[in-house]
Order: sequence, then structure tokens, then C-alpha cells
Amino acid sequence: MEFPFNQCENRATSGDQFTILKLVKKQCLTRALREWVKNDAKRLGRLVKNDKISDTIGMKSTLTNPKDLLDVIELPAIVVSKDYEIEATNAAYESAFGQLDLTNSPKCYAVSHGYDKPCDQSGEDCPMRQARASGKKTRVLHVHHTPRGREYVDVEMTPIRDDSGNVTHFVEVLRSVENKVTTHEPVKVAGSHPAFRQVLSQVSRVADSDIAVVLLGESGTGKEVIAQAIHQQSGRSKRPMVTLECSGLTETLFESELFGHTKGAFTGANFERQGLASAADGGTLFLDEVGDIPLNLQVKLLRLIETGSYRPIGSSESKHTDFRLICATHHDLWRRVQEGAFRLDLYYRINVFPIHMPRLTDRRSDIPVIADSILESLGPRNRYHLTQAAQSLLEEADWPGNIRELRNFLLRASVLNDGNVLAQDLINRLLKERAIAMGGIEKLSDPNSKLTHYSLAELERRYFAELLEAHQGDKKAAAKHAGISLRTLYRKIESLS
Ligand SMILES: Nc1ncnc2c1ncn2[C@@H]1O[C@H](COP(=O)(O)OP(=O)(O)OP(=O)(O)O)[C@@H](O)[C@H]1O
Repeated sequence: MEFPFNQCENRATSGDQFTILKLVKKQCLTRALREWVKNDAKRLGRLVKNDKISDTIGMKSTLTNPKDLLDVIELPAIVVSKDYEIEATNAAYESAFGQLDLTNSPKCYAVSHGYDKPCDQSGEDCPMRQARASGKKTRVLHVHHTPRGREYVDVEMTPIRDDSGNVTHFVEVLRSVENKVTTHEPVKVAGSHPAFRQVLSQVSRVADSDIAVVLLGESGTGKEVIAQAIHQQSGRSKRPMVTLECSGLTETLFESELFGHTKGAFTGANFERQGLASAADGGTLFLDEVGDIPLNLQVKLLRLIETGSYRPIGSSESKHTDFRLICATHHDLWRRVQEGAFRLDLYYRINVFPIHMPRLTDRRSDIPVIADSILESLGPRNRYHLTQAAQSLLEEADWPGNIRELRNFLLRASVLNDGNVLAQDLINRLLKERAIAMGGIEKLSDPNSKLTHYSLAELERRYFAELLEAHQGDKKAAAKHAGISLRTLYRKIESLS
């Protein structure tokens, strides 16, 4: 017996009604998913199992289970109710992220982030909120906490509706963008300015030893790239380099990221998770923005560094790991010690071999070669080149965001350019626009200037430029001021630049 689709929303009062309601809901969901396969999933091309498609949309479909329907695609996919409850996962999801216990309808934000409330109430973007507001399919780049560590995941949310047109569920398809745990691709470090040659010579001296290295320098100067170069030149290069981004971590997140947890250790711990300390065994542990670790967590980190032992959350068993430590920070660590914000004992453990990263404007002669290496990384098919005059403009410009800012600038230039040659006028125009965005900020505070004169993107661009300037480039302080997470701030800067 098939039930009308819009009964999905009915509320049951007795035990029998409850059982019937569950059946109705399952039928509704199955029917909606069949529609999704018919209308939408086919679009995913080779990622779809075609034999399953005909099973699904044929008149006598043998697939009656939400999970089987989701199995039509080979990408990890889940079904989430509008109340954030995960109701089904497919085989690709289970093999990528582990099996979820769905009996108690776990919430998506607890599974993907370990949060106890929706992502947008925890300073993150919520892909579902956007899909719900627009009623349309949305795609968002989201950071997920997976058994392999933190990963950038491209999330596609498709709302599915009942017969009355009300959105009841969302199909969430996940594409892993970047695995932060390990990379075996050789890193390219462009540059030959004496200040940078000094860095490279320190790298080759220290790489082969096992001593701790700390990379000091402004944001975007290439600290993570140099950490990878050290790892790749070391005897540990066959094992992973594991990155932990230390800013903005709460105590629970820090411990679960680094030490892992057992199944059921806390709400949302639906599977056992290996921590980064274990993933780094035999390899390198890279602690990015180490100066931002709160004092109460520093002692736990110190213990791990000194003894190599740790205990996963929820476990009574102590484990051992053996990694090479590389840290990075934009802070003056010694000043942090003097301010009482950083432990002296941890400072001595970390600060064994400091490498100072020069600002991009302190190695201006490297700008053309770095720009060229960035343009090369955009792919051989669209090989962009700068004219000599355009190179000179870049060399003379200011780059407060260092190589990262130069990279974003060139990406924008390549998108706006019609051919493959990036010439002086385009670079000049973009540099002027950038100067206006930074310098035109006062207009925003001018009472005679109406906000509606600007597009929202322009307003946001000016707002973030002013915000960063007001905080002297300290992104953590800027994010705090704006009431958003550091990750959201980074995303905003990337998308608006
Ligand atoms: N020598 C280089 N040549 C070409 N590109 C580089 C070089 N160094 C860094 N980059 C690029 O610049 C960007 C910023 O580098 P990276 O993330 O290593 O900086 P960072 O100092 O660690 O920044 P943050 O402190 O904000 O994390 C990256 O996109 C990286 O690929």
C-alpha cells in the first residue's frame, strides 16, 4: 500500500500510529529519492552506476530502500532531514568515512564537526541553510572532521520535496577536495633572493636530522610550503606529513583532532577516530599557528612532544607515536612567553631550530619567478605569461598578504583576461582597483555616502579590507571582531579578492 506523499509531515500519537508513520515516511523518502535519481543523479555522469539507474526508475523498481537508491552514485552521499538528522548513507560514504549508527538519527553537524548545534550557529557556513533558503541546489566548500583528519569537502545539497512541494529532506553529495593529512607531490619553492637562499640552505641542513623546526613569519610567506620541503627532504618522506591548524581550536576539538577518540566517547562520536598524532607515526607532525594554542592545552601538547605518548578520548589505554615536529607561527613567540600566553618549557621544546621567512616585499626580485611558478601551477593547457612591464608592476606593488595575496591576484587576473598574455593594462587596472578597495574605505564611514551605492560584494570587500587593516593583518583578531570563525574569514578573503 502506498501512502499519499504529503502525509510525511503527519504526527503520530499512539504506538501503532508511530509504526505506520515510520513506514509512511520511509515510503515518502524512497519516492522522493527515485525522483532525485530520475531528475538529478544522472547528471553526475560516469559517477553513476547505469544499471542501477534503470533499476531505480523502471516501473517495477526493486530498490525500495533509501540506502540502495543512494548507492546509485559512487560519490559519498547521505540523506539529511530538514531537522539535520542523517537518515541514510550510501556505500561510498561508508567506505570513505566509516559506518554510522543511524538508529538514533545522528545530527549532521555532530557527525561532520563534533558540534552540538548547527554549523551556522557555531561560526561555520551551513550548506543546508542556503539550500533551504533558496529552495535550490547549492554547493559549498566545507571543512569536515573525518576519520582521516580534517578535510575540505565540496558539499552539494539538493532539496527534495513531498507532493505538496514542501522540502522534507536534502541529498548531500560529498566530494573530497584536498586531503590535509598527506601529500606526496613534490613541492615547488620558487625564488633565489639571498634572503630566501638563506632559508633554503637552512632547510637542507636541518632536513635530515630529526630536530624540531619552527618557521616564523607573516601569514602567506610560505611557511607551510617550507614545512613540506623539509619533510620531503627528510628520512621520513615515505610517511605522511600531518597538519594540525591550531588556531580557533577548543579543548575537545584539539584533543579529538590530535589524540583521536573511541566510539561513543562523547555526543557525536559515532565511530572510532584515529588522531593526527597516530597518523603522523613515522612521519612529520606540522603544527600550524602553534602560537595560538590556548595555555590550558599547551601542557597536553608538551607531554606528547616530550614522551610521544597520548591517550585517545574515552580510552584508558596509553598509545605511543614517533614523529618529527615542525611548527609555524606569525607571532613573536618570545613575546608571547613574556606576556604569559605561551609556556616557557614548550617554547624551548619548539624553538630548537628557528627559520625566519622573509616578507615578499623583502625579496622583491623573486616576485617574477614566484608569479611565473604560480601561473604554471594553473595548468599546462592555459599557460599564462606576464609581459615584462606587467612583471615590473607586480615587483613594485605592496603585498601585505605576501605570496598568498599575489597568488589570489594572479588567479583573478587569469580569469578576467581573454588571452594567455597578462599585460600591463590589466595588471595596472587590478592594482588600482585593489588600492581603491583599501583606500576607499573612508567613503563607507562618510555619512553622505549611501551604502546602497555599492554592491553587496563591494561592501563586503571594503569591510574586510578595513577590518584587516584595523587589526594590522591579525586575522584571528579580525575574525573575532566580525563574529565569524577564522575559516570563514579566510573563505571570505579568498572569494572577495
Ligand atoms: N616559493 C613559493 N613559490 C610559489 N608559491 C608559493 C611559494 N611559497 C608559498 N607559495 C604559495 O603561497 C601560498 C601561501 O603559502 P603558505 O600556506 O605556505 O603560507 P603560510 O606562511 O603557511 O601562510 P599562513 O601563515 O597564513 O598559513 C600557497 O598557495 C603556496 O602554494
